[in-house]
Amino acid sequence: MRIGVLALQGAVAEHIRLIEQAGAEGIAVKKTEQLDELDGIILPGGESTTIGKLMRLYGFNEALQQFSAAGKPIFGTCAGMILLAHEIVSGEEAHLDLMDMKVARNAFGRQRESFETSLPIKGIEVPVQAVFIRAPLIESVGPEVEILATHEGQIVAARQGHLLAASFHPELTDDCRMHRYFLEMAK
Ligand SMILES: NC(=O)CC[C@H](N)C(=O)O
Repeated sequence: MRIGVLALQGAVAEHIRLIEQAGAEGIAVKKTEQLDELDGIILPGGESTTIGKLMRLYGFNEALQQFSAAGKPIFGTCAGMILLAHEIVSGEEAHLDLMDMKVARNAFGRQRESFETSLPIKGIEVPVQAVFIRAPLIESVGPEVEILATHEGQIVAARQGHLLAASFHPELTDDCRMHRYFLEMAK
């Protein structure tokens, strides 16, 4: 199985490492043509405005929308989750507009810019160690979206069919279970 990581900006190498640990081939994706050879793609954390601009510039918006329309799975982590969302609370324009959820950027405030916590996730047996860095939150979800995890009552992971979103950075640990979960979606 071949899983891409959108490599325009952000935590690319870390995701590739965990994809390989989970048993698939990880590929850094810089050109839309590469999407044809993939079984799924991860949109990494970074800065969503920067990644969004580069996505538009290199034609990734349409290409990823087609990728999704073909039923191929997409996993957005942190900034990547913002890119998937239908709506951004600040009123910024949506990017890929694929997942029926409303997200708030930098939602934990300055006091808690980054933190780690043990997080129970639906579909994964033992809680994962979740690293949050200037993380977004999912404020609300549509009827097709399943909530997979909450932290202090706030939604931090969700799934809509072949689309997966997480506020945190599973690639910054040595635990590849979130990646394995995503690989199962790509089978
Ligand atoms: N670690 C991250 O990906 C942070 C996301 C970033 N704060 C944004 O709004 O795009």
